[in-house]
Amino acid sequence: MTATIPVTILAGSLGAGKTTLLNHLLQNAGDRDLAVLINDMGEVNVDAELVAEGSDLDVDDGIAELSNGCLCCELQDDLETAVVRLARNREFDHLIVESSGISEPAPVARLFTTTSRVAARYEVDSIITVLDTRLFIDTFGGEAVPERETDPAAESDRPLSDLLIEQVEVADVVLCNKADRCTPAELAEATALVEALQPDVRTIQTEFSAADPDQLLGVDLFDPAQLDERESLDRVAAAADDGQYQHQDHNQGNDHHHQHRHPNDVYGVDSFVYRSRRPFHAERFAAFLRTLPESVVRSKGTVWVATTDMQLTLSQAGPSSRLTATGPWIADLPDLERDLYRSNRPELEWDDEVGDRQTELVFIGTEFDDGGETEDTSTDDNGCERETAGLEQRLRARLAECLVTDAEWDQQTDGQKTQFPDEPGGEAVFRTNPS
Ligand SMILES: Nc1nc2c(ncn2[C@@H]2O[C@H](COP(=O)(O)OP(=O)(O)OP(=O)(O)O)[C@@H](O)[C@H]2O)c(=O)[nH]1
Repeated sequence: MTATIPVTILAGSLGAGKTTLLNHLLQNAGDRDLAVLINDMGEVNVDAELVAEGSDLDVDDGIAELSNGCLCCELQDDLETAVVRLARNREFDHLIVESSGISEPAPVARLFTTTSRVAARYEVDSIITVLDTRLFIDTFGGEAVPERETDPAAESDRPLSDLLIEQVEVADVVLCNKADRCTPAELAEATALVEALQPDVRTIQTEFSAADPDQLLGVDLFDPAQLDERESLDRVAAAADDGQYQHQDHNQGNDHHHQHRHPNDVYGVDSFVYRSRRPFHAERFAAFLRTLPESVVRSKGTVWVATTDMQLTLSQAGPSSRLTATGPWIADLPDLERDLYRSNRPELEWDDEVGDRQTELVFIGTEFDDGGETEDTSTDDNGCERETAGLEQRLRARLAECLVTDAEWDQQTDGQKTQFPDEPGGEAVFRTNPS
């Protein structure tokens, strides 16, 4: 009989520090041979690309990516195929699954305990929840035990704060991350609140998810019986709540009658991708970042700013937007180097005019489509004003205003000093101004 491969499931709110933890574990793996599976919420899997850039692994060779869907719902068949393929392509001794920031971890763990082809090869080692401790304290500070606003069985309109509670309750380990953004008293309070929700949990305080891998991997803390117990409690609550417990799982044929709701429906979370082959004006884009509405919970991806020849990566979580310069655009390299790079990477998207320079950002948030409740107007192609609904349109319009105009594009702005980083590895952080 072949030994099973341990699986660590990473959970945690949007932008809590899961990818940061994944990178930290990959860089400090020691003798462990790790493989990773990354589920991102948007249509573009930003996390998989960033992890591939920062490690020896490649997408499809050590990294499997599942985008634009919920790992525990529609991507279930893909998960099965992906983990089986991972094991075929490469030998490894531990699998780490990063679930998207709006996943409930329990159904993801359930896939590894019930889906026959997967369960035969894998065994869950632990569920690790990465906490944005700042956000956790801002949400629950001052309470004895964090309380949900809605019933776990509610079908929709649940606040994301309820998901925070669920992600802690099923965790075997909680990283109280972003410790640098809390006082020692707040950290102590957060730890106590976590333990009030999940008394058996192991808590570790971290900055930039820098925990000792020995405390996280190969710990054998997951107890499937606890998961069963929780699920049966939820079912009882659901039945009491008039029996309307949402869509049936697609995993028919399994003994386990798994019931599950799509988290993005339940929590009203949506995403869209913004792309442009024209650069942003530095000051207008900086102003955009400083005035992001609160309902944009998370945004990330690649940014092209006119004043620098550096490719920038944006990672915004709540009020903080971090921009990192990853290196020059390939289009800015000397001819020989550029051609060599391109011939080695035939998959690199290339535009005849601007090469690889582009902005590609995923925005994740609530109230993206407010169903027309917001009075707003825009001008259509015929120059007529029309009503538009939702935050997505407004954000798209504001981003379009940040793009350089034709006249600005013709001006030589390279090397002009702005707040954006212009050296490889350089960083800048922008914070939203409460208005
Ligand atoms: N100040 C501070 N920032 C942090 C810390 N850990 C992570 N970050 C930053 O928070 C942002 C989000 O981190 P990620 O690791 O991408 O978060 P994530 O949980 O993978 O995000 P999603 O996959 O989108 O849910 C990045 O800009 C990180 O650099 C920390 O301990 N302190």
